[in-house]
Amino acid sequence: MAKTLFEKIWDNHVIHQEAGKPSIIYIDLHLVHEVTSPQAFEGLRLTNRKVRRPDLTYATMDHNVPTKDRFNITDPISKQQIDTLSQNCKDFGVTLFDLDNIDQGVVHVMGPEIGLTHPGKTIVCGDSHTSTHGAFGALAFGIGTSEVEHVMATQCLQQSKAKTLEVRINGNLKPGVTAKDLILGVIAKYGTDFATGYVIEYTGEAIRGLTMEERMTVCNMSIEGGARAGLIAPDEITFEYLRGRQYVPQGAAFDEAVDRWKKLTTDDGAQYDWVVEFDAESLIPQVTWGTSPGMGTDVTALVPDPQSFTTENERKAAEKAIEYMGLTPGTPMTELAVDYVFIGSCTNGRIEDLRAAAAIAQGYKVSPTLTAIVVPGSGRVKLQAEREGLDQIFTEAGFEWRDAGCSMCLAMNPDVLQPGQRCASTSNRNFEGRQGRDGRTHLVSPAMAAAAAIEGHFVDVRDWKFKVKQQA
Ligand SMILES: CC(C)[C@H](C(=O)O)[C@@H](O)C(=O)O
Ligand code: SF4
Repeated sequence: MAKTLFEKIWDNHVIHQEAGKPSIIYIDLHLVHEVTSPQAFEGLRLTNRKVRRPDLTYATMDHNVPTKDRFNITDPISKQQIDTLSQNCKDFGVTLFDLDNIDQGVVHVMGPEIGLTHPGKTIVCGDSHTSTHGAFGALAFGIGTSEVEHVMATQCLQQSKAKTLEVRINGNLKPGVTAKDLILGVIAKYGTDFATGYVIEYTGEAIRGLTMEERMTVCNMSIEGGARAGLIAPDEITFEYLRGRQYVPQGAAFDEAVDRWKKLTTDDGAQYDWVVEFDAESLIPQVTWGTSPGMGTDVTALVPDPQSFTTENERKAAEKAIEYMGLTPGTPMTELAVDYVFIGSCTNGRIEDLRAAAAIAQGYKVSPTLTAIVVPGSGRVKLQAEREGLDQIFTEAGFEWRDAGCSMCLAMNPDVLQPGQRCASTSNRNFEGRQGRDGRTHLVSPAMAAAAAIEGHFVDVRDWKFKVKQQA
C-alpha cells in the first residue's frame, strides 16, 4: 500500500501495539538540555535505574548560558541547572557538549551540525522546537520531563499516531523573501493551531529549492502552527549536507545509508489526512505585530484594526495584543521603531542566517537609537563566522558579537528586554514577556532584523538592494 513519509517512519518504529491504545515506539536519538532533564535524571536515581542507551543520548546546555562571560554564571537557578546537567551526564555516562566544548550550542543547532540527525530516525528532546530536525526527514518532536525520564529508562515512548497534513508550497520564493517569511506566512494564513494533532509534511517546488538550514527554519516553527512535528523528505541536498559530518556513517556505510534514506519519500498515490496550499510567489517579507506567531503581516502593511477580524475572539485577541505591543492600528509596519535587535536562536542562528544578516549590515552602522546583538547558534557556527570575517562586519557596524546560546530568544539568561522595549527578533515566539517582562517582540528574518538595526525601524529588505546600488 502506498504510504506517506510519516507512515513509513512510524511503521519502522512501532514495537508494540494493542487495539485502541497508544503505540509504543522506539527512539533512535534522545537530545537533552539543562532545563527539562534534572527531574528526569533524579527520577532514575530514586528508582535505581540507568540510562538504557547512553550511546543514543547526547546533552548540551543552551537556555541558561550567558552569551558574555559564560563561565561566570551569577544567576543561582541557571548555575544550578548547568552544574546539575554536568553532574548527571558524568553519573549516567551521557556525552555532554559542555561550555568549554566547540560543539556546545542550542540543541537544535548543534545536533544536526555534528550529524546526529539522520533521515528516518525518531528523535526526541524535552523541548518543543525538536521539530527542527524534521528538515532531514526524521520524525522529531518535543516531549515533557516525565517522558524524558521514560525515554532515558527504556529508549521507548508511548505515542498516539498523529494524522498527516501536507503543506504544499506552490511556486518559488522571490528575492529578499526567506524561509522565515515562508513559515511566518503559513502560520499567519492558517493560524497557530491549524496543525494540532497532525504531523506536517512540507512539499512543493519552493521546499525542494531550500538549503538544509532553510528547511530547518521552516520545520522549527511547525510547532507554532500547532503541529506535532514537521517533515521534509530527504533528497540530494540532505545527503550532501550530511556527508562527512562526525556522527554520520562514513565511506561505503554512507552510500548504504543514502540508499536507505532515498526510500524515505511519500509514495505516489499515498493519501494525507488533510492538504493545505500556500503560494510562495506572492509572499513578501513578514513581520509579526502581535503576541502570537500567527499575528503576522506583510512588511508593507499596516498594524491591523482589531475590528477587521471576523470573529469576536479574534477581535478581542487582536485588541489585547495591540495594547500589549503598544501599537496604534493603521500605523505602517515600517514606521515602528525598535529598541533592540536580536539575531540568533534555533530558528535563525545558523551560519547562513549570519551570512544573510552580514550581507545587509556590511558597510553600514547600527542606528544609535538601539542595541543589536548577534548570537551564533553553536560554538561551531561562531567559529565558522569568524573564519569568514562576519564577526568583523558585525562589530564594525556596531552589533555586539556574542557566544552561543538561546540568549534573547527567551528570558532565561542575562539577555533580556527591559519593560516596554521593542525588539526585532529572528526567534520563533513573540508571547507576552517572552524576551523579558513587558518586552515587545516582532518576529522577522535575519535580513529584516539586520536592516531594522541599521534603519532603526522596520524596512522592506527588498528595497535594500536598491539602497546599496544607490550608494555604490
Ligand atoms: C525551555 C523549553 C522547555 C522550551 C521549549 O520547550 O520550547 C524553550 O526551548 C522554548 O523555546 O520555549
Ligand atoms: S533558541 Fe529559543 S526556541 Fe530554540 S530551544 Fe532555545 S529557547 Fe527554545
